[in-house]
Amino acid sequence: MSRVISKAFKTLKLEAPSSGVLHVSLNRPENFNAVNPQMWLDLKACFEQIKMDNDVNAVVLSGTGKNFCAGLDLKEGLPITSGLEQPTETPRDVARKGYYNHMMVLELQKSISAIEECSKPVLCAIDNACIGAGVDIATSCDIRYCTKDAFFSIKEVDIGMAADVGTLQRLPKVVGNISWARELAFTARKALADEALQFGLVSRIFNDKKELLDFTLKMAADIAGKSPVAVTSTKTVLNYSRDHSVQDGLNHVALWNTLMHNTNDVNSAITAFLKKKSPKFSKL
Ligand SMILES: CC/C=C\C=C\CC(=O)SCCNC(=O)CCNC(=O)[C@H](O)C(C)(C)COP(=O)(O)OP(=O)(O)OC[C@H]1O[C@@H](n2cnc3c(N)ncnc32)[C@H](O)[C@@H]1OP(=O)(O)O
Repeated sequence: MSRVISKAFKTLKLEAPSSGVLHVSLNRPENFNAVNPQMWLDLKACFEQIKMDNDVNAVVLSGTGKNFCAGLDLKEGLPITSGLEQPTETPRDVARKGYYNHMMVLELQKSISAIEECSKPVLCAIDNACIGAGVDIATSCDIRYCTKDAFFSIKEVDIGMAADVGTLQRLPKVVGNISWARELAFTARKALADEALQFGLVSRIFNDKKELLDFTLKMAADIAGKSPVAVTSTKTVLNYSRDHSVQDGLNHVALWNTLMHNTNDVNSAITAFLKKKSPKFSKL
């Protein structure tokens, strides 16, 4: 299926539906794809591997079963990531306990940020519940589509905490409407699909999951057929520009393209255009 992604993940299902496309599904349907400790680890490893896999040019991320993601697994409790277990010797003071809690949250943030930092576009297909950590995951993706029965809830305040692995940082930038983003974050109320579309959290709504996945996979295939140099460069430049001034962004793309303009893909694309043919690009 792919050059780099060789191992199976316990909580993720991987499929290669068409050339250059990898379909990653959160795969704990019996638990509504709640994020348990294993899924935190799997998400990070999977998206770090995709970044290095030149068989993959675009990724679709969805959930198996009836919901996209019910958030943190409330039965398995707060995640303990490998190597970050609290030492058990006693007595341990507040600073020592706090140190490990701090490190744990930073580790969990990496699992979500791996999606954003994966250099291939990630298209998120959301159906039904997208709650808590599900919103963290969705907002770290490049494109979001959903079914008409989808709903979004930044549920963390209802379990007594501030969301801390990405939603509060990314959602306001995704939607632009800071007042709406803060309203959702303070109230944990459900935003239904129409409202998510209205405020720009998703860019399209579909009648059912089949329509959603058919369209998302087609869009991913379209992206995967383009120059991988152009597509990964575009994601890199968009991500950088989101977090910097216009001038810094312009300087960054000028420097980036000093190297990337040397690609054969520009010649291939222009030659194909002039010959009225479809361009063919080699792998990244
Ligand atoms: C450092 C920390 C990093 C990240 C932190 C993230 C925080 C969060 O993610 S906060 C959000 C946590 N999630 C929730 O609050 C969602 C809770 N679930 C629901 O609201 C609902 O269950 C539902 C997903 C909307 C589905 O509703 P419904 O179809 O009516 O099913 P239920 O009868 O409510 O549930 C069936 C069954 O599933 C269990 N379950 C649901 N969600 C979770 C979950 N997140 N974790 C574990 N288990 C879950 C629920 O308890 C039921 O189990 P039974 O054993 O059958 O009672």
